[in-house]
Amino acid sequence: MTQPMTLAEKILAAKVGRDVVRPGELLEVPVDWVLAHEITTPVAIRMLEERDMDRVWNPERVVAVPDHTVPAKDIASARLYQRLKAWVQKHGIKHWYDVGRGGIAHTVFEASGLPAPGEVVVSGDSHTPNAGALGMFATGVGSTDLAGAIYAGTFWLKVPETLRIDLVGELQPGVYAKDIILEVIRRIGDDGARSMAMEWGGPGMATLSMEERFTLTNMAVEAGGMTGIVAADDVTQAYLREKGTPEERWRIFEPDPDAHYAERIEVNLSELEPVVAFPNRPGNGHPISDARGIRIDQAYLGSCTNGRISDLRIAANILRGRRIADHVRMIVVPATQAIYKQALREGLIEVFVEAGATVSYPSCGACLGMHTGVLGPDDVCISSTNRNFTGRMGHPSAQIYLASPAVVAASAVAGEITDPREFLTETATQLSA
Ligand SMILES: CC(C)[C@H](C(=O)O)[C@@H](O)C(=O)O
Ligand code: SF4
Repeated sequence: MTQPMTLAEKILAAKVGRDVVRPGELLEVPVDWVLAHEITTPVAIRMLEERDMDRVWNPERVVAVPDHTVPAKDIASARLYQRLKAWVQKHGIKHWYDVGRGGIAHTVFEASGLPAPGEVVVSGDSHTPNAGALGMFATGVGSTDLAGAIYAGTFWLKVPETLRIDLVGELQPGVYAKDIILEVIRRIGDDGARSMAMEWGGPGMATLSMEERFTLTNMAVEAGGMTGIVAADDVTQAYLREKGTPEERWRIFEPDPDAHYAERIEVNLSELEPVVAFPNRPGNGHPISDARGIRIDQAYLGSCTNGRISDLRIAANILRGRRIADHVRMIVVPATQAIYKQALREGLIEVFVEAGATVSYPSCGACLGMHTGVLGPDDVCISSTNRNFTGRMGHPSAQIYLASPAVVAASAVAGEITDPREFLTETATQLSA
């Protein structure tokens, strides 16, 4: 009999060929994927070059997606892009998603058909846990560990403790996955899951789509977590089939019922209300009623947290036939080119444009204040992104409120932070679609 393990422990044990691993143990873990973008990967590449170690352990297992400032916004970003691309060409990196064919690395990766349950992915990006929703171990690493993973196909990891989050009930119309994660971070605090795996489950999980689950695991780092993870179930398997992930690669693990958790919390989805994270911490969540009437200058819809097709649909259902308030600028950034194309086919882009929004090209956009909607002094922004730290999206005096795409769209129309449930009329069923 092996000892009971959490989901993260099971995946890691299988990866290192052991029966059991325990929190706190240091392991050299083989990776299945390295996800590379143009900000941190060039740093790792330079480290390897300087040591005469410029090799890639497996060019078929690197997914390279320039995303933060593409198309280049200045000469410095053009150089970063060039360095990534030159490396991709030199080493014959197989999965290269160039500008116009990619988008945000995490979102491209999740839908690429490449990752499978039971696998391990690392990237020099803190939102790598996004892919954990597929039942894999996904974590962000620093440039040195990234260099090591590129060179050797392994990285050193301290097995994390696990925080278990049980979902019960079902989301009510106008309430979304973003509200769940903002509520969890509000409850446990901005470092409430420090260095832990956040394992999501419970009977409510079956009611959430894959896109909703990615929103949950995406923001693990906003609670200090090392990763977020969801056991692969029927919803996951249907998604993997749709994306064409070869079934022989799936390794589906479940946490043991008597696994040891550092902490366990429950969220009742049926009782959840829209949550808004006030400046300047993702954990500064408030019920939307507290935010009512806060006048906004910008409404931003995009990012690896909430720039998916379902997010665009939710926003478009609110904006259809309406105009955004005169004093507001709304910026919509589909997370990937595939999402952009789908949104075009569905007529969503037309809805945004008719409503008076600007639709921008797939990229990280204004999420980290580098381009496509940088905030000026004292600007107030309602945003579907994941971080509202001082200066995150531009000027340090700008105020960022984090919320669901529905809140972003409803607020853009009203000109102030607004409960999307006020827009729930005859389109109630569409809103929750
Ligand atoms: C630039 C990158 C390293 C950074 C991260 O690691 O998360 C960015 O994506 C962010 O969201 O702040
Ligand atoms: S969209 Fe934002 S959070 Fe996601 S990777 Fe890009 S900058 Fe980071």
